[in-house]
Amino acid sequence: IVDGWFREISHMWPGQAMTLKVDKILHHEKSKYQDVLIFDSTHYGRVLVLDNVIQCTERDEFSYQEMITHLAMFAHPEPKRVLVIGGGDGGVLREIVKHDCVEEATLVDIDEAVIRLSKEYLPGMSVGFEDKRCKVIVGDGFEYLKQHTDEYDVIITDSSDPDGPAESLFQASYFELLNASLKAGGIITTQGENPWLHMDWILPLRKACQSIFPVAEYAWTSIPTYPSGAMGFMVCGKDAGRDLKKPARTWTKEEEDKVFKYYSKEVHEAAFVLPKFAEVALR
Ligand SMILES: NCCCN[C@H]1CC[C@H](N)CC1
Repeated sequence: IVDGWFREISHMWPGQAMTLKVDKILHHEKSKYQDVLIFDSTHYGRVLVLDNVIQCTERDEFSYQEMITHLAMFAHPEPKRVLVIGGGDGGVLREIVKHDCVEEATLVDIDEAVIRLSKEYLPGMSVGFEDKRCKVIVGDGFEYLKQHTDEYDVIITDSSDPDGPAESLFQASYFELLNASLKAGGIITTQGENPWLHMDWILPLRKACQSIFPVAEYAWTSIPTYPSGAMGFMVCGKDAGRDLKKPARTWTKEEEDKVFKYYSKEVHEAAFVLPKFAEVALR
């Protein structure tokens, strides 16, 4: 933090950096896995930073948390058992439990500090941990998947970037495990970086998914505080013949108005419409 500004400088987005004006630093510690910083910004609410990378801000987190969750949840006709790898801030769990059909939501995050600090400083997201259908496990998601095959309708990988503890969640072997953990008709979403910055990551990710899943699509959302203001998602299905670009079920506009600030059935379909430079590269 320099002159009261946090600067998200990283080799993962060379020559550019998002900066947020700091009102108050609330917490800073080195966990077993990463540096954890929480501060109140002047215009984006409270901010969670891991290894100098913005994970979520109170003002715009709903875009990412709703889209990474509901692109999968509405593409599935009736998701009952859901797994989150990562997601230690609780925001994705908060979204999952909005679906009455969910019977059990399990979250596996490697860093207890993120869960602990989210409960202490980010109540708007950690509220997700309070639902009685939720089970939280501190552990390595990669290892967890090996022990749980043919078990989940939806698996959401809400991870940080490949540079750090989430590195293993971007390998083809990880997608093999995801596929094995899905039940028939299962669907996954993963954090898919940004077409403006990371085509060299997204292409191999997409190729790996296409070789493992019969259906592998790429969608994206607008989110101001992520690098270059957007975030992509891989959306893959275990069964052929499922058009994941359209919801398998929909709520009324009134129902959507009550619980969403970003997602809608129209936004669901629009998220898969990519600009030419990305669409051509991902063909
Ligand atoms: N639920 C927290 C979101 C974690 N995903 C982020 C995507 C963008 C990255 N640069 C940092 C992590």
